[in-house]
Amino acid sequence: MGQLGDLDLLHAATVAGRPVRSPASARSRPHASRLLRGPAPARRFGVAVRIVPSVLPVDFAHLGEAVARLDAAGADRLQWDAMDGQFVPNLTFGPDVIAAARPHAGCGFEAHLMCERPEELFERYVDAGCELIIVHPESLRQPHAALRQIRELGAGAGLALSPGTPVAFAEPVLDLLDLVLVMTVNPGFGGQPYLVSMEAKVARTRELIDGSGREIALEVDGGIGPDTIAGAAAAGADVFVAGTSLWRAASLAEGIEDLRARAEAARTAR
Ligand SMILES: O=C(CO)[C@H](O)[C@H](O)COP(=O)(O)O
Repeated sequence: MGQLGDLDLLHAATVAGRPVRSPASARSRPHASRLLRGPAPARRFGVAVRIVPSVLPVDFAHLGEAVARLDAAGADRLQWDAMDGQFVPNLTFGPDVIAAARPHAGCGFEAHLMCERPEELFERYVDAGCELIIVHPESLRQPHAALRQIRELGAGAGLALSPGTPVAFAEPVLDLLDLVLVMTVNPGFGGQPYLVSMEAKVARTRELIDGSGREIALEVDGGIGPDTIAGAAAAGADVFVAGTSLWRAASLAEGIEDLRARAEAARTAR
């Protein structure tokens, strides 16, 4: 089932020229060894297309069953939207909830932290089973230190750009990033309409990443579905978070495969 794939790279790689983690420290976090498993997928355009269901729309009364279904349906990894009711006006998953769900899925987990003072929570989300931690620059007092902290915990580091946040926020920390997330809705709630105006920003982020010479994944999140994924893929995204739309598909597996096919086709054309 789904592998973290792209993020395998960071564990073979370095942070600014030095190893980010030893295999021993990976073993001390059993979930983190998922990053090391399996071959890297074929890459036609740098980072392979990844479909990452958001856990946000599932029935929380049956969380374990829901994440198992998403995993079995072909999710490349799952996204946990961690909201604290402060950074965004909604309240969702703490690390204990994610840890309880962890044994129910074999694919990777990413945490999208929409929280104030997220630095205090990184270790708890990594220990809960999240191999990738995504943070918003507005929430960080010292972005370099925070991103380094994530990588020293053995996780991948991602930076999320809200619709009003300029791409320039990613530039000074590119050497510490495994992923840039361009939000295609304002963070806080699922089921919002896709902001097509963000495609120009995705394209600018793609240029920035390509110019860096580093293999950094470019993720989009918010309103991604059959009608919108091609535009995001054509603009340069390679990782697609989908929540609401997947639960409208004939089946989760068909929904994931349909999104993957549409993204692949749009990338081939670009
Ligand atoms: O980050 C999020 C909200 O802050 C969600 O992941 C995102 O909105 C996905 O939801 P949907 O696919 O239902 O639009």
